[in-house]
Amino acid sequence: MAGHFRSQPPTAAQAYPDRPQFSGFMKPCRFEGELQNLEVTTGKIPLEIDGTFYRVMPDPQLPPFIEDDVWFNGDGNISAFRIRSGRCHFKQRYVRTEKFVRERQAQRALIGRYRNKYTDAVEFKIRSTANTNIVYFNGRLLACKEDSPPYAVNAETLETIGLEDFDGQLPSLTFTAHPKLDPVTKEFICFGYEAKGDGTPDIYYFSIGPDGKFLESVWLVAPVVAMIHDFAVTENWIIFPIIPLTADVERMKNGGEHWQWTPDIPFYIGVLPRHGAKGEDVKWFRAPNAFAGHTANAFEKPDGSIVFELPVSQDNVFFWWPDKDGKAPIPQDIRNELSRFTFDPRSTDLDLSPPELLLAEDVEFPRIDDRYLAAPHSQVFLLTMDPKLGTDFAAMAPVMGGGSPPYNALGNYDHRTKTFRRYFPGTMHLFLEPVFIPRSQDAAEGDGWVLGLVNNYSNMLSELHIVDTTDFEKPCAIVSLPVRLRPGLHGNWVDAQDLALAD
Ligand SMILES: C=Cc1ccc(O)c(OC)c1
Ligand SMILES: [Fe+2]
Repeated sequence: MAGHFRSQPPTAAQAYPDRPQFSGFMKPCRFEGELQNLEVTTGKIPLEIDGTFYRVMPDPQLPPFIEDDVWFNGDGNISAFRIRSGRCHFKQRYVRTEKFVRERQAQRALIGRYRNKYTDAVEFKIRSTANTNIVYFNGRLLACKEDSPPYAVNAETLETIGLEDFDGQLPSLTFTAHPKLDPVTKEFICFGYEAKGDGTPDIYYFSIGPDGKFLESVWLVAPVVAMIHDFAVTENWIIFPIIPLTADVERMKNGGEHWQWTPDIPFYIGVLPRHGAKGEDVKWFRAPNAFAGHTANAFEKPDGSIVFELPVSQDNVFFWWPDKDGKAPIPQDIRNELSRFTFDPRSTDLDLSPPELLLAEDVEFPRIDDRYLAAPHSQVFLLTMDPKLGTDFAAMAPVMGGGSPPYNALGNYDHRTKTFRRYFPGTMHLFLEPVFIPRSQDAAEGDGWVLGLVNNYSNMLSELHIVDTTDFEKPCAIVSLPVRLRPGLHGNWVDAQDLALAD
């Protein structure tokens, strides 16, 4: 029952709280519209690039009534950068979620705390903010938030089509923000966790064929009710890493947080056969407690063992959800390192050693050449933070805001040569999640361009930086926007040949 702690919003605020997550570059953007022919201020956009970069940011359209509302609770606002013939055109539009539509009508926030329906001012059917990832599948964009099914969005106009239930085939209440498209089988591989509602340990794993029909469909049970933000896929296995942030419905009913950092449980890694599995087939391996959110990739070695690659932190990366004693790390102290678990999925010994460290850098948002998903990859593109690169943090501090982790360069690690390259965009610039664009369909792995949004803290505007992977240390083109885009989470490149757009 919603409403135990139903908050009565007072006269709605018309300004955002004076908090880091609503200040400086983190001040909500809230702009919707269209800009043709963005300025190309450095270099030239390669003529071969033809497609659209989609990204989404949490961007609260109205001030929350939860005073210290977390950054992750803002309304999903989608940006689309259409690149063609050396030019870049821009569109931005909010997803019309139930929350967005009802709050716009009421002209005030109605939703309460992040993933806590007991704090809402009204009862919602769907609480999604659609703010975490924007993924293209079968001619539509899916705007994802892991607490709900996705919203379908028109890839050309960014108009919201509606809640996506895959023609009534989706039995789960939730859907991950990190579904994967198998480049070989073209299967869309998905899951939902807390899939029977808040506080339930149920996971639903499924895959969808290119014809839209569900193929795999498995219900399984997690050993703890905790966050499963991303996952990984190999040819024969599905891998579920459980972040040790646990949920407790009683705490939620008392008006508290959905999540609490739990340092005394293992970092569970679930392994389920990818094809024809039953729920009981899942094995929960246990690694030492750690925070591992985003995966780079996974694949099988010839001997059948699984290689699972991802950034791993010893600390709670989501510092705004402390442990039971209220303890949380200082944001600047949090460090993620690119790591690899290698283990035998058929083993009966479920205890895993700490992972192998690959790169002594502080990294996040790993991306591979998506043509190598589930296969042995050698190229990883990611964001890095190294204060020694010369970022002018003193000058940026007054306008930084808080919440979104700062990364000051784009990196490329080559597993084959064990070499690391870096592109540093400038002393007043921070990088957001990159995407990789292959030079052509049959280009070698990692040959092409890496594109990402860069926020410029000297003019408080956003830019798109494009780097050619054959000349990684400098920009191939910089596209400058006349607006400031708030830091967001995820985006994807959709090539024109896959995109059914009217031109
Ligand atoms: C980066 C992770 C992440 C995890 C859960 C979320 O709800 C989210 O919202 C923007 C982001
Ligand atoms: Fe994510």
